[in-house]
Amino acid sequence: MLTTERLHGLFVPVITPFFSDGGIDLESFHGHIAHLSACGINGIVVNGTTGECPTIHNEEAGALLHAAKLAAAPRGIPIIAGTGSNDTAEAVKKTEQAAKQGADAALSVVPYYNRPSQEGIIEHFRQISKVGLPVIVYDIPYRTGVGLTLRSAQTILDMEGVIGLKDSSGGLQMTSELSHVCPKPILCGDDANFFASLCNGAQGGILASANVRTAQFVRVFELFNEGRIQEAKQEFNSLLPLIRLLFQEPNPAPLKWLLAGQGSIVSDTLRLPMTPISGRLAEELRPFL
Ligand SMILES: O=C(O)C1=N[C@H](C(=O)O)C[C@H](O)C1
Repeated sequence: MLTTERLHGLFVPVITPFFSDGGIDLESFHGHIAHLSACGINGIVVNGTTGECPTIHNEEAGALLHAAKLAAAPRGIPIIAGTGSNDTAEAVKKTEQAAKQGADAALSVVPYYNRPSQEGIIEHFRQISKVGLPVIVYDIPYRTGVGLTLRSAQTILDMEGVIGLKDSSGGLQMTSELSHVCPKPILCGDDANFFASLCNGAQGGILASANVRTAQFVRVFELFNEGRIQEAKQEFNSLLPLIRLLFQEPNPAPLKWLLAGQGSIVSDTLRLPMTPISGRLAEELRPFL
């Protein structure tokens, strides 16, 4: 199981490859995770936003978790399962299933769409944290419609079963303030803010962009960790143009286009309502193949 001590460094929320008919391509998935694991990453998130969790069914989530565990096992890379829902009972059930299926931790998002109160969000995470699988809280208000206040984040981080927080709040304040007052790790979830987040106390990142150029993202973290700040900044700056393009159209379509183009996955198929990238973005991304 993942602990607060091991929750640092670079974590990759993996894409879920599909065949052109929409079925899951487990062979490409296995190969992609084996490649990521060899790049020195600290963990994998299966069935996160980047893994297109809204269109992945429960049985498929189990198969993906199993395949990820097999692919990452030779290097002992922990597997974190996305278990978010805007129905607390469903989020608890998904977390219980992930625990049974051997996940090392769960990444659970602030309930989306129904816009609960802060008390409701706190209670949501209290229930999930009781399952017994270490929980990473995921704050991403631009997707969920409601975000955590600093005070709620602190209350949730104080819960015994919660091991850290992924901050995609869009700024640096949450990471900066929480990392001063809370001993548990805060991880960056805003790819373009990765370097700035490290400077503000983040212990690492869960970054969709690191599905490509993985070793370079690992290097940014390692350089920073060794105190070679200027070199880390330079390395990160060289990734920024690509990061910007990857979020120019909805994630993970640009990532899948690149991975299919370089032969890492068979097809760049997405499940609706996600759609392939535009021809214009493809032209901008082509030099990065
Ligand atoms: O899947 C994830 O986890 C991430 N998703 C975010 C998003 O798609 O908005 C981006 C972040 O890199 C990680």
